Parts: sequence; structure tokens; C-alpha cells
Amino acid sequence: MPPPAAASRAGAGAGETESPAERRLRRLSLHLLQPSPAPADQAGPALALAACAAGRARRVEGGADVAAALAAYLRGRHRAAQMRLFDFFRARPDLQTPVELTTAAHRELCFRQLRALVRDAGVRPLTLMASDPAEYFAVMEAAGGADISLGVKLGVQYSLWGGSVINLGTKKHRDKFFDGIDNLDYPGCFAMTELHHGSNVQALQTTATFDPVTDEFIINTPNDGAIKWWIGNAAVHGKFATVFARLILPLQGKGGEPADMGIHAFIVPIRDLETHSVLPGIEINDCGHKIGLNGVDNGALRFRSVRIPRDNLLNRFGDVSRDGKYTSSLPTINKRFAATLGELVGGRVGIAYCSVGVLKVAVTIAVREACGGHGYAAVNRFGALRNDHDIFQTFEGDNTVLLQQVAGDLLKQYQEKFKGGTLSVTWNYLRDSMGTYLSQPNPVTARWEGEDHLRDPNFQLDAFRYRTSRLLHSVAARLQKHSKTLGGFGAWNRCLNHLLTLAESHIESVILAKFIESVKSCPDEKIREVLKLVCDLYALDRIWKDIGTYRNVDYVAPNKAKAIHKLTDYLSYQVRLVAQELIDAFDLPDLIIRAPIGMQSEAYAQYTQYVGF
Ligand SMILES: CCCCCCCCCCCCC/C=C/C(=O)SCCNC(=O)CCNC(=O)[C@H](O)C(C)(C)COP(=O)(O)OP(=O)(O)OC[C@H]1O[C@@H](n2cnc3c(N)ncnc32)[C@H](O)[C@@H]1OP(=O)(O)O
Ligand SMILES: Cc1cc2nc3c(=O)[nH]c(=O)nc-3n(C[C@H](O)[C@H](O)[C@H](O)COP(=O)(O)OP(=O)(O)OC[C@H]3O[C@@H](n4cnc5c(N)ncnc54)[C@H](O)[C@@H]3O)c2cc1C
Repeated sequence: MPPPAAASRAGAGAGETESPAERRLRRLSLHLLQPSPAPADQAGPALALAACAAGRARRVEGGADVAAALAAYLRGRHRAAQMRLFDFFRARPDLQTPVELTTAAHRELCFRQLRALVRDAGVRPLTLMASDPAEYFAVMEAAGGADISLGVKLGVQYSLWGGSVINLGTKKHRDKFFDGIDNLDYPGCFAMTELHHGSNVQALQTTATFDPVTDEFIINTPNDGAIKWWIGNAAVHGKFATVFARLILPLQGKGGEPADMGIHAFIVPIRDLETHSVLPGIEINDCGHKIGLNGVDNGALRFRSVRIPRDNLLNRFGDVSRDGKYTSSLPTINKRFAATLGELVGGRVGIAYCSVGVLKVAVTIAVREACGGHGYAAVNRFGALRNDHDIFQTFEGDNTVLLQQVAGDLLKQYQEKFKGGTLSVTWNYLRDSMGTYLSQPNPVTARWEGEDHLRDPNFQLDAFRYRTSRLLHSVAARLQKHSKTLGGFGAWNRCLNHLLTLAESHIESVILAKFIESVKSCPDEKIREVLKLVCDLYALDRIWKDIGTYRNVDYVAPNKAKAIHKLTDYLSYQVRLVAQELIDAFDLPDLIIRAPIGMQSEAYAQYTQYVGF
């Protein structure tokens, strides 16, 4: 059944002053609005495929203009920097990663790629990170397009090793290390994780004990569980490490006992700058071949009474004087710990940003109608993309852990506004915090099923925020109830799945709000139509995927649920008709796609040649 609003737009915009490109864009966006029998309305896959094929044939030329206009909008101001990096690698076949290579060869190539970026292409990531973080992440994504290992290695060197020095250190550290990190004279590591403790940083066991006689810290690995593990850049290339350790001050504790001041960060040289040999007291072993990211040399480090100057304490948030006295600008050990962990946020933003980069490559290959068995050929890259990307959900902070931080922060906001008030206070709070969208299920709107209503961003955001508000309210009540018998920690664990669902629901609400905002702010009406189509599909698909939640509280009546399902199918069909344009708008050159079946042109020719025809 054609959406009523579409018909009235059929003749719109046939202005005399249209340029050919505008005409093509108009025809294309009109095409999107044309009433078409969605494949789901036809019986049998064969007919559905025929309709899709017809749909493809019916797609008006002009897609290139849509893709170009979309690309300009989606890539924004970072396109030039990314294209410069792509051009650099295109001109350097010696720096392009082949399909198959040994771990040792991949590590050597990855370091050469990074050094060429810095030394030959003149990229200064640390300077960029400080001056224009958004551009830095765009460069990182582009580097990851050349090889995900390169992106991660760049992230370790600059976000983590460089970031820790400039964010946890002070002027003396910046003066001494900034340029060497930026120009890669000082390859370095971020040594936080230990064999027994990755997520639980507060329990790290490596120690840094102050020696007031020699004015040094003594870095020690007290047992095998404290061996630093998975440390990027450590196995082969690193010359320094920021080591996270317990700061121990002798005689400063009660009764003259040593005082444990908690986790601090220290710069520890690990290899000789000239000879590159491992320095005394340090043992470095290789974590070996991994499922992916084999261009990154992850190593394990043990420290045996390694002495470093007092100056090597990254002392922005806590310092030790010559006579061993501790001072800090922050009132508690907890606040200092928080400030230390703040260093991780940059890398986490990088990971989320670059995950999108990896997914753009994968979607491009998949859409260019549909790999079948050819998706299983290593040369078509799905295996490598998945293997390299898989760890993004764990390193730099495991998702299960970080989602709990999101839930914890929502509860903190909730408690700040709701100190044991009655239900009405609860709803007022949530109504305030979630704007005016939150409402008790309204029996009338619960039955509304018209396309205009379902594609109304207010309905969509209302549904997402309603779900988040209910999850927040109900988990707060459960935590309060269980705490009485299980204590805070026990109650938290009892409600863990609920907390993780709350965090994911909140994240989806944020994504939708940003998506709606981006659609609204798109200056070109035709491009806006295409983006709105994808945004509506995202919103309705997520609601449909969680329809049980909405049905359980009568937020959606049965007829509305059915209409949402049907419209989701129809919008999927519409998106398929512009799928080519959407992925072309990612604007990724073949050099970055590198899968024969995903090339912009002559995919089959490239593929048959690859196997030798
Ligand atoms: C295609 C291209 C690809 C390129 C990709 C590049 C990406 C960029 C580079 C990536 C490189 C990857 C290589 C991998 C490196 C690593 O893995 S480094 C090691 C990473 N490890 C972690 O992240 C450890 C995870 N653990 C933690 O974050 C913490 O230990 C914790 C579990 C969150 C702490 O929990 P807990 O001990 O229970 O303490 P809390 O009560 O939660 O927190 C105490 C206070 O600290 C505050 N806080 C916590 N985290 C932060 C933070 N990040 N920032 C600021 N503040 C924080 C928290 O709010 C508490 O404060 P109060 O609320 O005031 O009490
Ligand atoms: C390729 C790679 C590169 C890395 N690079 C670095 C690096 O350069 N520097 C560095 O310091 N580290 C690095 N790491 C280590 C990485 O940061 C840790 O692996 C990560 O923090 C998880 O810690 P873990 O492996 O000890 O797992 P654990 O923390 O032991 O977690 C084990 C399991 O328990 C779950 N879990 C843990 N805590 C909780 C909780 N509170 N509630 C519920 N579930 C929980 C986790 O979800 C996980 O499934 C790297 C790891 C890899 C694989």
C-alpha cells in the first residue's frame, strides 16, 4: 500500500532551473518515495529476487551524484587529510599489506608503515592529537584502512604511550619526550594490564618503591600474576613504557610502615636507545601469534628491581618530593585513580570511531549483491577484518566492564535527583531528564500505525527514551531491594544483565538522537531524504527487535507492532535500492577495500585474475 504522503510529492520540484545533477538527484529521491510493492508482499523468494532485480534496474542513474553529495556530507572536513594518506600509500606499494605474511614480517612492515607516515609523509600524530583530536581520529581511521594493525600501532604509540606522557605528566615530561614520541624516535608502550589483572586496575600488583637515599623509584614485579601482559610495541620495537604501578612510600604509613599510595604511572626505559638491547633488570617475552592484529608486537614484561629517577613519575595528579613527602592536587586516592583512568578515554573514543571505519569496509564488500561462497576467500578480507576487529570489544577496557560504568553513571544521575522520593517524584525526575517524551503508555497513541507517525522522529525517540527510563527506574528499585539482603556488590551482580541492558538502551537512545540531529542539519533536501530513510530503518528495526519490551507494557498495541514490522520490511527494500549509493558515499578507494569482489569496478575481472585466469 503506497505511503500516502509520497504521492503528493511525485510532481514536486520539477523546477525549470534544475541542473542535470539536481534533476538526477530529484529523480533518485523521488524514486525512493515511489510506492513500490515491497518484496515481502510477494510470495516466494524467486519473486522477491525478481522484484529486487527490477528495483536495481529501476534505480535511476544519478547515483554517483547522490554518492558524491552524501560523501561530502558524511566525510566532512576530514576528507582531505584521509585522501592524502590514501594517496601516500597508493604511491608506496612497498608499504601495502599483502594477504598473507608471517607474524615477524607483518610486525616489521607495520613499523615501516608507521615510520613512513611520520618520516616521509610528515604526519605528526601527537601534535595533531593535542591540536585537533577529531582530525587525529580521522587520520587513525585512515591508517587503519591501510592495515588495522597500523591503526592500532599508531593508537598505542600516540593515544596511549604519548597520551599518558602528556596527560598524566607535567611540563618536564612534555619537554623531554614530546618530540621523540611524535617523530617516532621514542617508540613506546602503555603497560597497564597484568596477567592476573586487566579490568581491575585498582588491584594491579607491580610496585614502584621510592628510595630516598638514591632519589629513585624501584620498579618490581612481585609475582608471575603481576607480569605486564599484552603490551603493544613491547615485544620488538618499544624503547620506553609507561608502567602503571602501586606507589610505595617507605616509613610514610601508620607506625612507620610503608604507605601504598595507589596506582600511579611511571616512565620506564625498557631498551637502550642506541643498541636497542633490553635494559638490565627487565625481561621481555613475546605474546606470540594472535588471531588477528599480528602487525602489533604484543609482549610480556617482568621488572626485577629496575631503578628509574624520581623525575620519571608522571606527576600531574600526585608527586613525591626529594625527602619522600607525597603531595596531590586531588583530595582522595579515588579521585587520583579516576584522573589516572581518564587517560584511557581517548583510546576508547578512537576504538569506537575506528570500529565504524572497519565496518564501512566490510559493508562495502558485502553490498558490492552479495558474496555467497566468495565471502569465504581470505583475499576478500572478511576473515581478517573480523579477526583484527574482534578484540575491539575487550582491549582498552572490556565492554562488559565499560557498559557497567554507563549504567553506574545513569544511576548516579538518577540518585542525585531522586532521594527516596515517591513514584511521582521518580517519574518527574525521569520526565525532566528525558525531556517531554516520557509518558505513561497512552492507550490511544499505542494504536497509531500510520507511516507518518511511525516515521516521526519524536515517536521514535520517545520509544527509545521510554524504554531507557523504565529500565533505569526498575533497576534502581531492584538494587534498592536486593541491597538489603545481598549488600551493594551482591545486588549489583544480581542485576548485572539488567544494568547491561540499561546501558545498551541508553547508548541506542544517544545514537538515535544524534542520527536525527544529523538528518535535520543536512542542508541538501534530497540527501536528507536518503539519510532519513536509513535513520527511520535504524529506529524501527531496533524497536522491532525489542518489541517484547514495548508490548509487555502496552506501549505498542498489537496492530502497531504489526505495522512497525511491515514498515521495517518496506524501508529495508527502499534502502536496498540506494545501497550502492550509500556505500559509494563512504568514498573508500579500492586501495582500502582490497577485496577483489568489493572493488568499485571490474570486480569479477579482478577476482578471476587473482586466481590466475
Ligand atoms: C581501523 C583503525 C583501528 C585503530 C584503533 C585505534 C584505537 C586507539 C588505540 C587503541 C590501542 C589498543 C591497545 C590496547 C590497549 C589496552 O588495552 S590499555 C589497557 C586497558 N585497560 C583498561 O581499560 C582497564 C579497564 N578498567 C577500568 O577502566 C577500571 O579499572 C574500572 C574497572 C572502570 C574501575 O572500576 P573500579 O575499580 O570499580 O572503580 P570505579 O568505582 O568504577 O571507579 C573509581 C573512580 O574512578 C572513576 N573513573 C573510572 N573510570 C574512569 C575514566 N575512564 N575516566 C574518569 N574517571 C573514571 C569513577 O567514576 C570513580 O570515581 P567516583 O565516581 O568519583 O568514585
Ligand atoms: C591484542 C591486545 C592488545 C592489548 N594491548 C594492551 C596494551 O597495549 N596495554 C595494556 O595495558 N593492555 C593491553 N591489552 C590487554 C587488555 O587491556 C585486557 O585484555 C583487557 O583490559 C581485559 O582484561 P583481561 O584480559 O585481564 O580480562 P579480565 O579483566 O580478566 O576479564 C575476563 C572476563 O571477565 C569479565 N569481567 C571482568 N571484570 C568484570 C566485571 N567487573 N563485571 C563483569 N564481568 C567482568 C570480562 O568481560 C571478561 O569477559 C591488550 C590485549 C589484547 C588482546
